[in-house]
Amino acid sequence: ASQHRLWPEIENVVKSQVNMAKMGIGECGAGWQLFAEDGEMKMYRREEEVDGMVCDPLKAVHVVKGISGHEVCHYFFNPQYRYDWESTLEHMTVLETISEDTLVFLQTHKRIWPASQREGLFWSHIRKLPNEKDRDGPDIWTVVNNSTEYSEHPANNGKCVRIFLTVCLLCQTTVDPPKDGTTLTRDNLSCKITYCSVVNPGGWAPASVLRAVYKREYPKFLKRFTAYVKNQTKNKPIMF
Ligand SMILES: CCCCCc1ccc(-c2ccc(S(=O)(=O)CCO)cc2)cc1/C=C\c1ccccn1
Repeated sequence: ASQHRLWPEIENVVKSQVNMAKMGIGECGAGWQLFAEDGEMKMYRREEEVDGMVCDPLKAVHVVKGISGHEVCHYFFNPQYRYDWESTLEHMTVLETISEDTLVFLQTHKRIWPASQREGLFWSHIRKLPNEKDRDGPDIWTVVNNSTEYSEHPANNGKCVRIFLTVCLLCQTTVDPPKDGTTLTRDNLSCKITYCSVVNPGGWAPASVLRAVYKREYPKFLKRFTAYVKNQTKNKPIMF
């Protein structure tokens, strides 16, 4: 994959997105407002407009017990699970398999009244990163999704408005070994999930509609996805 035309962009975007995701909310600059909270999950957004369109950056942090970062990224990256957890997905195809860790997706999301239907075309890359804080600790895992152009699928030539997105899912696993030295179980496992996204809706949509969609859909999305991973992994050996 290192010779693919997208490789330089993938390298750059992954590095910058991972660095941003690692920063705490306080270090990410001013203006972040907590807009949703549910147990361990906290969701922040910053109100930003580009050419009059809402492009609010979003950052969610969540801690989920009983799953590993590799498992979270595995179920997020692999297309065969997506219809199970992505409730707003209408259609998804893999346009290109650049390598086993890099795919190009074309997906349409269900229309949300009164806006027109949206579609996204993006590369998706999964990567394991060394744990800088604790060399012997579990690795960090990440999936980065970033919009890209495809000559065979020009934007806005059909009924759907093409959105532009950058998404980073960064997962840090914590193992709390059992005191009595018995074998590790999922009870000794937890995963800190950071989900960052910037979505440009493409065509104009009322700011009030967009912010209402995000406020309703993002908490649902992260809760549904993490519950799905817990359910899929509960009776399986841990994937580190
Ligand atoms: C008027 C509505 C405009 C917004 C439509 C929209 C844009 C983007 C996206 C979206 C959300 C998550 C990703 S991902 O994390 O990369 C995973 C792969 O699917 C990619 C795209 C969705 C949706 C539509 C609804 C919506 C909005 C948030 C959360 C969930 N659904």
